[in-house]
Amino acid sequence: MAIQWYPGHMHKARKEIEEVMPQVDLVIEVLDARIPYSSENPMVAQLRGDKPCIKLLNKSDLADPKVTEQWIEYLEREQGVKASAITTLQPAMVRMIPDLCRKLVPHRDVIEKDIRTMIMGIPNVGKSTIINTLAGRVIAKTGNEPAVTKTQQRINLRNGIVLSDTPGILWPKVDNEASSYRLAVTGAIKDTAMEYEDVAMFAAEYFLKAYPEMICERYKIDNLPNSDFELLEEIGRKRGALRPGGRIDLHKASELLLHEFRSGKIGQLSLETPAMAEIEKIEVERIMAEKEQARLKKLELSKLKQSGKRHQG
Ligand SMILES: Nc1nc2c(ncn2[C@@H]2O[C@H](COP(=O)(O)OP(=O)(O)OP(=O)(O)O)[C@@H](O)[C@H]2O)c(=O)[nH]1
Repeated sequence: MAIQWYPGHMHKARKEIEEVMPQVDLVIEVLDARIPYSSENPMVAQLRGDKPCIKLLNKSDLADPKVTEQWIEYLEREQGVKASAITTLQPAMVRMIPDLCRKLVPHRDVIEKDIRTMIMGIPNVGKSTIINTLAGRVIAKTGNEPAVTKTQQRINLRNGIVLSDTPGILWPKVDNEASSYRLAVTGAIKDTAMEYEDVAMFAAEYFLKAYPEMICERYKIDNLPNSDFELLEEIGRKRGALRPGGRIDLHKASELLLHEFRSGKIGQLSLETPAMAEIEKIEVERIMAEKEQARLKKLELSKLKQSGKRHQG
């Protein structure tokens, strides 16, 4: 069952993290390597202060390796964190995480105290799978549906690392429409939250632009379609997703594209680059500033009205 994030949930999650943060030496934020910007929660940067942080770009088996490299370089440069690409399909990669932690918090190692870490991330990025792999046993439930990690227990990994028992689930990005779409394309936002065909169109448009050859190869298309709609039609035709009367079943074609992307059948594709994120961040800031201006104006107007009434009275 997916969590619906309401302001109340966000406030509660924030408070819980604020409470445990003083007992944490190191923060691990798990991101989806295909969408490192859209799957990150800006609150992590606010709450961790100057505590060391590792950003794990998980599911790197599904992401474009070249773009993942760009992201690692960008995150380390811009955010002063340690960034690392992993995939839980290779447990040996996950078992390197304690070594990374020890490098970032050497003083705890010297005084032979456990390094206290908190693993955080939005739903479905792979937190539970990472925790279970580190612990060597099933502690957290995993699943394809977002939000199955309800609570984490305090977990002693017996290799000098202790995981905090705070629920590490954070809400997905809410301030950027493109991010919402990308989250839906990866499956981090439940399918029913948005129009399925719209989500597939968004993916189709990006794939046509960023990965035309891979798309044409997968769906055996000779001439590159001109639009997202045409691509979905072509996929429907090639895969026999037809309605009675021979019309293309767009819903089925959408399902095909999204499922095959999520399972890596099309190949290793990323949905955003650092350059795209930079542009979108500026746009988000502009919109936020506009909203703040409008709010202040409204406040001023209502104050003027109030004082007018008082004068009349
Ligand atoms: N391809 C691939 N799939 C992964 C990887 N890591 C996790 N998954 C899959 O992603 C899905 C979600 O993983 P979870 O570990 O349940 O994610 P979570 O972050 O704990 O999710 P919530 O409980 O919703 O917060 C599962 O189907 C996992 O098998 C990975 O590195 N590569």
